[in-house]
Amino acid sequence: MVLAIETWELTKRFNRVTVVDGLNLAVPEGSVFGLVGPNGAGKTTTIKMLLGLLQPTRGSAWVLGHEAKDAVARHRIGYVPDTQKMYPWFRVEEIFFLCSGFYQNWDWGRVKHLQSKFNLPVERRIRNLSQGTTTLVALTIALSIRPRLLILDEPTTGLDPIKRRQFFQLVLEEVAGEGTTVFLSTHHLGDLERLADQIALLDKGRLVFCQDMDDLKRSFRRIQTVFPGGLPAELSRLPGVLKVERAEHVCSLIVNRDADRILARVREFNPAFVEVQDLSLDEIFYYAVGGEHRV
Ligand SMILES: Nc1ncnc2c1ncn2[C@@H]1O[C@H](COP(=O)(O)OP(=O)(O)OP(=O)(O)O)[C@@H](O)[C@H]1O
Repeated sequence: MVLAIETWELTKRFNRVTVVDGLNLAVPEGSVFGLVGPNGAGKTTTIKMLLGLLQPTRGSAWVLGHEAKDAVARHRIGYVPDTQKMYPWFRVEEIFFLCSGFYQNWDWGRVKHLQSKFNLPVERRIRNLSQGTTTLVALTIALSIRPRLLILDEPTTGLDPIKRRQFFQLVLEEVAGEGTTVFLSTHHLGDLERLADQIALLDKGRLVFCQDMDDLKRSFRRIQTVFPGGLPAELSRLPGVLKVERAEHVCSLIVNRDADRILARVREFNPAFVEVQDLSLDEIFYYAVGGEHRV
């Protein structure tokens, strides 16, 4: 398997505070990889190290076969940050012209296609654009270099739902048509659920899990039960039970592995009712980050 991104014990400290802590990631080429985590988890810091914009305190990152600190791979990486920094007095078409000089693979055909698709006002100045339109200008630039790797850091901030859908549709077309690898950090987990092949969850700089989306959704389950005499204490202590929630007479076991084994054990206690439910990515995120606090 060819990897677009590989990190070994990637670590960053700011003023003795560790914000990314021994991160090991392997992102297959041509995949859509989602990086999620609470505010301040270290996602942007990780992305900046992948781009060579920050040097790791320890460990290393390899991107498209080169160490991230080498500039070699950068002309094949499209990057859309969460906040756009463009010369505000430039017109959109001037920004495109400026960027075209920096990249060997700049594709004017692609620029034209995207500017009409997004309805970009090419003669307007950046300072007069809405936040969403500025983001679309950044995406147009990122795709017009024909990237092998597209790194998107919370890219849809400020986009309305239609533009957001268009944005991700385009990203998917990009992956399907060009084999581009997409590394996406977002708080919109519903979008990620539809798009990502793999998900990594960071919390306080540490990797909580890194899994295929399908495996992840198979391992996290809610087992709803009703026991007339209350939940047998043993069940809440089974390995794999992350959390127990109670609502009236219904007791839910949130499990993060071995759902079938736990379900079989539940049945041995003859519940009046038992049902297994899938969890959304939003719920998985919630329980994985806060799940250590059992109720
Ligand atoms: N240059 C810096 N100097 C000192 N601390 C920093 C610096 N950059 C980031 N941090 C700190 O590192 C931690 C991780 O920040 P980071 O921006 O990587 O988080 P994030 O997961 O992207 O958060 P969010 O979801 O809110 O964007 C935060 O506590 C932040 O304050």
